[in-house]
Amino acid sequence: MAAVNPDLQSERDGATFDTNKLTFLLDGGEGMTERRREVEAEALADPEVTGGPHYHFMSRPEQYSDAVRKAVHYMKQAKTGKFDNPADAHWYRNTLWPNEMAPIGLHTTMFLPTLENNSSPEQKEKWAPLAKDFKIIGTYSQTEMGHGTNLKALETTATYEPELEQFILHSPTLSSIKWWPGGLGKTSNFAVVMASMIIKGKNYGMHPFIVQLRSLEDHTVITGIEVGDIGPKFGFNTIDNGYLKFDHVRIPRENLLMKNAVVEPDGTYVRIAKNEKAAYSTMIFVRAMIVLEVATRGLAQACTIAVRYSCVRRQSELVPGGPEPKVLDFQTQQYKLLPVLASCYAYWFSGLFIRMTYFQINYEIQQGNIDLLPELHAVSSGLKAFTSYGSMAGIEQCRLACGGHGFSQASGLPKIYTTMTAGCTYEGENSVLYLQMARYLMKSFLQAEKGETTTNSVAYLSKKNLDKCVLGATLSPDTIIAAYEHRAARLVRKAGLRVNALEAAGKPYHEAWNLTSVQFTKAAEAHCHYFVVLKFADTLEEMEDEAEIHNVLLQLFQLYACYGITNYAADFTEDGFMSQEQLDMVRLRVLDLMADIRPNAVALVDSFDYPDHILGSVLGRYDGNVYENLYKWAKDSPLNKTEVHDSYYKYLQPMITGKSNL
Ligand SMILES: CCCCCCCC/C=C\CCCC(=O)SCCNC(=O)CCNC(=O)[C@H](O)C(C)(C)COP(=O)(O)OP(=O)(O)OC[C@H]1O[C@@H](n2cnc3c(N)ncnc32)[C@H](O)[C@@H]1OP(=O)(O)O
Ligand SMILES: Cc1cc2nc3c(=O)[nH]c(=O)nc-3n(C[C@H](O)[C@H](O)[C@H](O)COP(=O)(O)OP(=O)(O)OC[C@H]3O[C@@H](n4cnc5c(N)ncnc54)[C@H](O)[C@@H]3O)c2cc1C
Repeated sequence: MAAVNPDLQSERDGATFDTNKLTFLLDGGEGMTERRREVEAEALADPEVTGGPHYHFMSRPEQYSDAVRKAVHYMKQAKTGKFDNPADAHWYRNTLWPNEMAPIGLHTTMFLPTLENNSSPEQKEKWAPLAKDFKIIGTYSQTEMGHGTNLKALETTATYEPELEQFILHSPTLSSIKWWPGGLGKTSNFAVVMASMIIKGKNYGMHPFIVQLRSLEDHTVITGIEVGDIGPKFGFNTIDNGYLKFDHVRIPRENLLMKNAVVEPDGTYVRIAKNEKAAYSTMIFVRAMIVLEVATRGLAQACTIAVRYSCVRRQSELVPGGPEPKVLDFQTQQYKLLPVLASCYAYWFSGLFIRMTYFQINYEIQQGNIDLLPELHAVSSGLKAFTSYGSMAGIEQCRLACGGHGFSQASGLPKIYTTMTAGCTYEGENSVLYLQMARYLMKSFLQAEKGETTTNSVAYLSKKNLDKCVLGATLSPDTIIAAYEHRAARLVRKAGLRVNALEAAGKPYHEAWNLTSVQFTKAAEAHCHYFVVLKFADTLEEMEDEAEIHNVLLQLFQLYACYGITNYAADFTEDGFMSQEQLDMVRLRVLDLMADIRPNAVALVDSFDYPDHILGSVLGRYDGNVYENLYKWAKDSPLNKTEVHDSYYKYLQPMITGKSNL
């Protein structure tokens, strides 16, 4: 292994805490870190994982094909039973496809979970083992060309024919063609298809059906089905997001996944689920997972790259006539990166929280207790939107902080960005999800107005909030939380009162709602901001006797909170809650906190513990040997394979010399 760049080594030597211990906290315990490292080490030692062609030097068809090669490798490994622990499988996949979507990604994240959570016991027994053993490969096919958000408007029909006990799947219009599902175009041979179920002329709405798309013998497409890839995208180019069109395709009645609703042979429809949105359950699962697994991890990688690079990049002068400093020593560079790093930690703790909460509440739901479903839906929707947007903006900030080299694929940042930014759209477009949370906030506001107690994430709405901010220079977590509570409560209340006022002025509710929806998305964002601050504070409170780590996390918490206040200053001050003096103090504390955190910046990103292979970045290498490896990267570029490129003979030579050697 090459010697570590002394500029990076000096950062590590100067850290005030043990990075390993912080890694344990982030992973959820020392045992989890050890196991993750074992799985990653095994994967990294395998040439099928780390070998293969260079990602950035392949065409899109080559990228897809290589991703399928890796998928086969993964499936062979999985079939041995070595990934029976889902976390192991997850770590292995992250190492195999760093910041790429696997062609079988939807199989594991949505197809299998939908089979498991939406099937009757008999169906589960039939289909889940086939999917787990990769005897069938599936995707989740819901979105259509004309509708992704408005699920009630999906046009694909599943019409029941009692005589043959079959459903007939059909795509009646151009806009009804399924569009976007991952792995649909070329990889999957099965899909869970969401279609409007019609029995005796009555539309029962969206239901899940398991449908075979391709032959299990030779992968040819089943008669009546047209399926293909939708073409190159902004990112996600290793996965074949696809289109799917049905022409009166017949499937047996038993292919309706019947946990939540049953269709009897004679066509009698029996709803079983207590909540009519039961068919939306897989979306809640994925939204809850996106917070940590997509938004936070993407941002953590970008921070790792930009912070390390900012300590090996030297430029300009700090002291007149002095040596060129590390660019991270410029205050403006710290302002670009350290608040982003603080937000990454904040998202991380919210991500751990919502992941745990999802499993707890989902367990209750499976037992028939759906009381907490609205809370889970609202919080998972809001956090997905809040963190994916924050992460997208943060990754771009990291790229900008790397100057010119940030623009090169060698930095790894464009790939991280394009993969992550899709998370602002898929699984519910962010504004749409904020508005789902806003519905919950509106209901909670009305409850609070009636004097009822609101609970869980919205408990603060029925509490008496402080009229005056008590935030002082010590920045105690309680005073920070109170400030964020006040802001969220005020914005929710203001939006809620406006809906009421518009209604009182004669507007119908839907119009009053639309006229207030910008205010409400801001209120939902403020609510999420408060919630993320709260979860960060809870983590600090629950931490056990690691004083050095507590100190640095407290600084990050304070930076995250103060930076948020300065960015949304009007929200905190316009009603006289926070004074100008307090705001000025907060602004200065941001600068002080950056200076406090600066010596630990590299240790804080090292604690994310990303192997170089996953980062995929010349700038963010652990050893900091950036320049020699940038030079090597350029030399490996396919355009440099020959001294004179073919295009010279084809185009330039005839123009320059008037003759052609072709
Ligand atoms: C290990 C994991 C790693 C994770 C990484 C994964 C990476 C994967 C990469 C890509 C995958 C991408 C997959 C997809 O994108 S799949 C498609 C996803 N599509 C969507 O998300 C669609 C978004 N639209 C909706 O969800 C809905 O249409 C809607 C916007 C919520 C509105 O629905 P609808 O019109 O039916 O609703 P109504 O207005 O009639 O009613 C709203 C009431 O229903 C409640 N509601 C809504 N959704 C849910 C739900 N999921 N669960 C429970 N309740 C729900 C809502 O609260 C309203 O209730 P109220 O009481 O207020 O009336
Ligand atoms: C990379 C990627 C992978 C995907 N994978 C899958 C998959 O595997 N399976 C699958 O089924 N789908 C998949 N999708 C589809 C995805 O779920 C949808 O694109 C997403 O839910 C957004 O829906 P839409 O495209 O209809 O956006 P639209 O709803 O058309 O959004 C366009 C604009 O309209 C606004 N808008 C729409 N409705 C409202 C409203 N009610 N109120 C206010 N504003 C509104 C939105 O905020 C947005 O600004 C994928 C998409 C992408 C980009």
